[in-house]
Amino acid sequence: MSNRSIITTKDISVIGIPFNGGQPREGVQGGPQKIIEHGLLEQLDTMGWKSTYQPNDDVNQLCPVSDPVVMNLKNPKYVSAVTNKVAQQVLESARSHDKFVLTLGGDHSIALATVSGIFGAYPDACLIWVDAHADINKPETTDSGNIHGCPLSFLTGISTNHPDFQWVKSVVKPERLTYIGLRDVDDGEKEILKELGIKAFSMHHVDKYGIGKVVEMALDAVNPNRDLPIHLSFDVDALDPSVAPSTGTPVRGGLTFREGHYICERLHETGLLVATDIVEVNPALEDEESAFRTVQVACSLARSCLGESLL
Ligand SMILES: NC(=[NH2+])NCCC[C@H](N)C(=O)O
Ligand SMILES: [Mn+2]
Ligand SMILES: [Mn+2]
Repeated sequence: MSNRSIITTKDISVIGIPFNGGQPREGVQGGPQKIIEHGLLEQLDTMGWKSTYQPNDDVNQLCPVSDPVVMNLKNPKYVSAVTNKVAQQVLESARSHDKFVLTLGGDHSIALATVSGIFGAYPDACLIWVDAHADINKPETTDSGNIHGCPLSFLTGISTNHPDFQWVKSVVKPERLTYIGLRDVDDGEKEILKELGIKAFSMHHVDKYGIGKVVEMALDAVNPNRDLPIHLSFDVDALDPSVAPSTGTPVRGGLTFREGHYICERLHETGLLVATDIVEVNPALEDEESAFRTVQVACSLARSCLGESLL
C-alpha cells in the first residue's frame, strides 16, 4: 500500500473535446465551453493547480463529407478521426507522469481517445467507469448504432473487426475494468459482462451496501494492492436526473449528489488517480436552470477528483 501520490506536482492538463458524433443529439459538443465559462480553471487555480487548457475547437473540421453506416455504427469515420487525433494529445499530456489529465466531453465515444492515451502512458492502469450505461456494445450488439454506447468493446479488445477502428488497441484487460452506477444495460451487454467476468456495481449494489463499501469493492476488484494508476471515466448520467438533468440519455434512479462526489473524493484520497473524464454534459437540453445545475455539478466533481474536501 503506497501513501504517496503518483502525480507529485500540481500541474494539470485540461483537454476539451467538443464532440457529439457518437450520438444523435445536438448540444453535447457545447459541454466543455460551458464548463470553462462556469469558471473551472479559476476554481482549480484557487486550489493551487496550474492548468493548461486545450479546447480543440476545431474537431468538427474532421467531419467527412460522407460517413455512411458501417457494421451498424453511425458516423464511424468522424468518430474515429476525432478520437484518434485526441488520443495522441492525451498521450502527450500523460506521458511524463507529472501532470493530471482532465478531459471534458463531449459524448462518451471520446473515451476511445482518453483511455487509449492514458493507458498508452500508464499501461498498468485500471479503469473505473461511472455510468448508468455499460458502453460496451459491439457493432454486432448495438441497437442504436451510437458509438458512445460502444467504446469499451474496442478498448477491451472484444471488437477487433471494424475497419474504422483498427487503430484502437485493446489496452484494458477485463480484470482492470469496473463499473459503478449501472442501471440501463442492454441484453447483449449483460452477456458480454458475464463472459468477460467484469466486476460491475449497479445501483442495486449502491442501495444494498452503500457507496462507501461499493467504492472499496470496486477498488478491490481492479486495484487490490492499491498500487496501480487509476483512470476515472465519469458520465454525468450516472447521477440521478434530478442532480444532472441536462444529458442525452438520462435514466432515473441514479447516484445522489453526495454519492457522485464521494466516488471522486475517495479516488483522489488513494493518491492513485491520474486522469478523469467528465462526459455527456449537454447544456442544450432541458431548461437553463437545469443546464446550469449540470455544468455546476460537472465542475464540483472535477474539483473533488483534484482534492477538494468538505473539511
Ligand atoms: N454514453 C452513453 N450515455 N451511452 C448510452 C448508451 C445507450 C445504449 N446502451 C446504446 O448503446 O445506445
Ligand atoms: Mn457513458
Ligand atoms: Mn451513460
